[in-house]
Amino acid sequence: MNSFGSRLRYSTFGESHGVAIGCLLDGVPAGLKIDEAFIQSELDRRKPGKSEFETARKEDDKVEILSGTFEGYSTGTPIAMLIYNTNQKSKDYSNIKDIFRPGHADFTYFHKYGIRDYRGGGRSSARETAARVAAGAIAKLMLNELSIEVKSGISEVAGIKADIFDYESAKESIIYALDASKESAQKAAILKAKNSHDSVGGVSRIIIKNAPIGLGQPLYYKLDGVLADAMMGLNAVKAVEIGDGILSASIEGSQNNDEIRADGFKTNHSGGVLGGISNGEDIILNVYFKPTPSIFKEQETVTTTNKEVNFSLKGRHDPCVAIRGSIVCEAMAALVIADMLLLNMGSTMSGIKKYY
Ligand SMILES: Cc1cc2nc3c(=O)[nH]c(=O)nc-3n(C[C@H](O)[C@H](O)[C@H](O)COP(=O)(O)O)c2cc1C
Ligand SMILES: C=C(O[C@@H]1CC(C(=O)O)=C[C@@H](OP(=O)(O)O)[C@H]1O)C(=O)O
Repeated sequence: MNSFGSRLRYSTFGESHGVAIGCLLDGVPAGLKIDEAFIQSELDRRKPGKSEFETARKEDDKVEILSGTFEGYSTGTPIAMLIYNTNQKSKDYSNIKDIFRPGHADFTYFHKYGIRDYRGGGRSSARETAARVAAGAIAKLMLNELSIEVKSGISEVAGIKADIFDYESAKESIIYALDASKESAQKAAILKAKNSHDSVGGVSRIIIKNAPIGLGQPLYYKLDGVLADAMMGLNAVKAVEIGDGILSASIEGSQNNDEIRADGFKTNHSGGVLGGISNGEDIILNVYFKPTPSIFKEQETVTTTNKEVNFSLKGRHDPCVAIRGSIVCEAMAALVIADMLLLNMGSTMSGIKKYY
């Protein structure tokens, strides 16, 4: 019934200071219970303006489902969702009308398209990620029925790493380190950067629990490759690790291999993926976000006519994009896993459940 067969596909539309943003999610199997309160709660986790660790722009991010559901269930047809922008302040950006912010997409977007949409980041603003979270929430509803969980937390801020990482203790926290002294140091690093008109980077750790063995193809649609692509496609993501990732390049095979016993793997250095295919262990990713490019310190740049200028930015910006970015990573992971389930296992919920 959907346009793509047994695949989950989505696209988004809208700009940061346009009327609205939204998504079209195609390929959701018929018969999935659509819990609108859950979808809204996911948007609420990501929405801006909730704390001093986030941009001051306040958006309610109330989501409206326009199509693809009937009497609380998916119909198998495309699901369109809409989120109105309500807190645009485009005039705040008039001082960057003719210049490019270092680190943002302004320079490349202008040189590629010849258009300077200076109202915030325009289409390049991570405002768009609200729509991804809406789509990801529906993917999570699919995964919930199969007891597959996707969770995330912030494992590192400004180079300060959490010693112990625990998702359960993370629920009430903004910085999800279990180690309280690290959490306060991480928060302090964000506020210090913010107060000195700067920004910091961070690392989000994503865990996918209870995925079956067999998701992903051995070569050209490798689960790790597809997950990495989904994460790298997000604003400000500069690196992705699967399992031990970068560390594995500097240790020995005997340290890196996950030995196998009759009851499963002894360790999980591989992060749940072997040969492009899920191995039944937790799938673990570290996603590295750069520091927010829009900072309020004076910087050097050029105008659209290539004149050198110094400028100081105004506006409302996240001091550490990893904090809210982490929720978007969860959504992307859920979309990838749901797509892989459909690709590998069928296009109806009852069909997929036969594999369990
Ligand atoms: C959740 C989230 C929030 C973000 N908030 C801001 C922000 O407030 N200001 C900003 O300049 N960049 C922000 N970014 C990052 C920019 O959108 C991103 O750096 C920019 O589009 C350039 O893309 P690139 O960093 O991938 O090259 C945010 C990113 C994410 C994921
Ligand atoms: C509005 C959101 O985040 C925005 C992400 C963003 C950017 O450049 O990525 C820049 C800021 O907004 P603007 O586009 O108005 O400059 C953030 O406030 C949101 O997440 O909903």
